[in-house]
Amino acid sequence: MPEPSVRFPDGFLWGAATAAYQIEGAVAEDGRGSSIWDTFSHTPGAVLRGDTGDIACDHYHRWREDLDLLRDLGVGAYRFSVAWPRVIPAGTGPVNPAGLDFYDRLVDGLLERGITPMLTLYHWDLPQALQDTGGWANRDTAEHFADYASVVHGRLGDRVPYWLTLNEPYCSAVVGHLEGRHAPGVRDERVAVTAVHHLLLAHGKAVAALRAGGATGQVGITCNLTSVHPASDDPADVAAARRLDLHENRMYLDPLFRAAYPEDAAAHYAPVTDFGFVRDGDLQLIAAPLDFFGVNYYERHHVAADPADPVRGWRRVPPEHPTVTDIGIHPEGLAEILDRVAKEYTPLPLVVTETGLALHDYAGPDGEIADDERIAFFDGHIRAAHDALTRGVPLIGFFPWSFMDNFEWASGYGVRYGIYYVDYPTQRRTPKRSARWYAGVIRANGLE
Ligand SMILES: OC[C@@H]1[C@@H](O)[C@H](O)[C@@H](O)c2nc(CNc3ccccc3)cn21
Repeated sequence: MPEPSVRFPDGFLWGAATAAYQIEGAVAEDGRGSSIWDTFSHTPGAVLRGDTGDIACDHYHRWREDLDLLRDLGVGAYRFSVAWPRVIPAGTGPVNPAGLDFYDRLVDGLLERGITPMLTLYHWDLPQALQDTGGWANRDTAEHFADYASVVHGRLGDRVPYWLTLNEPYCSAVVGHLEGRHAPGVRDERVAVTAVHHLLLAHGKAVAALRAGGATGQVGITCNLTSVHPASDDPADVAAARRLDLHENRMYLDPLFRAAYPEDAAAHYAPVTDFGFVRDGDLQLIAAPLDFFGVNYYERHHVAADPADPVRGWRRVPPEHPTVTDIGIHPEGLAEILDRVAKEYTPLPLVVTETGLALHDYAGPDGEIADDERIAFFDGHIRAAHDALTRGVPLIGFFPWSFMDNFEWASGYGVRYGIYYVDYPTQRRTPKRSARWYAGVIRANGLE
């Protein structure tokens, strides 16, 4: 095999990623409790076409077959999430043994196939019973999350080397509590900023709980970060871009790695909150030392001042060539945010825990799903990741989103991110052209 022109270090972690509510189905099986996404997806008008995760990819029953597909891909690692309501159905209180048993079998199945587990404790599926007592607006939820983390670690900590506390606190807090496009469908900026803090506090408490539980594995968190650029050098556009960077990036990076909210946060959010929800010691807990940091990258924004709200608002300039999810494709943005995190925030090892492209995939007359756009997307983003690596960024892994087509939140099954195609009526999995291409990247440990 010729040496690849873009070669990654030996031991680089090539993975694939999913999340519980998006693939498992079996939402009422073996003692699983309800989550806010069960409630939200069953709310008329909340999800495209009324799609739900009730069945999804039926992974709960097909996990052995799916692990075989991961083995066929040749991935070194698999990023999955544990459904909190499957393990502790009411979010706090009694543990559901059958829920833990499922993940126990899954982890053993990965290890038997030589695949390293990377476990996300929370990928948005908060137990509904906790939402009923305020959810992330209630500080108690942070404590319940730490208790849940201890339970999962107690069962799987001896075999899972990589632990991510949260997937994208921004999405849980802002998309779920300000924009209302995600569960629990709240539209209240004060609640959203409070949720930001309680999610970060939950992360900090969970890190402490994992350490107290003797965690020998690597503990981290995943944030979705965006590259943000002013649409022009007009001071109003530059200021708007800085506000969006605060809102999407620095509200998470600063607490996590500097133990403080950004200096411009108080003024920006002053109309809705005085940050009275922050208590002594919270920020030190949130900034607990980690072992690695996960970066999800999808978007590069060009930002202009919003004439309707020039003081606090911003306007995202639409991309010239929008994808089916109306975002642009900017692999250089991945290198930019990796450089930024490494240079401005932390020397920790970094993992690209998600990046991917939504398409309306279909099989051609020959039966092949020729997702060449997705191949080009990953080629560009892997090259960008390698650029960052050659500049000294301690990148240790890359996980395409997603292993298989799945329930894409408010878009339901309307778009596809997988490198495996899922025919939902039959649940048949078919490797797309990108799966075969990615298997080659893994074998070569790089790109031609
Ligand atoms: O939307 C694609 C994936 C999604 O399937 C994953 O579960 C989630 O971790 C994920 N995060 C982003 C990036 N951030 C985002 C921003 C606004 C709405 C939804 C996602 C994309 N994705």
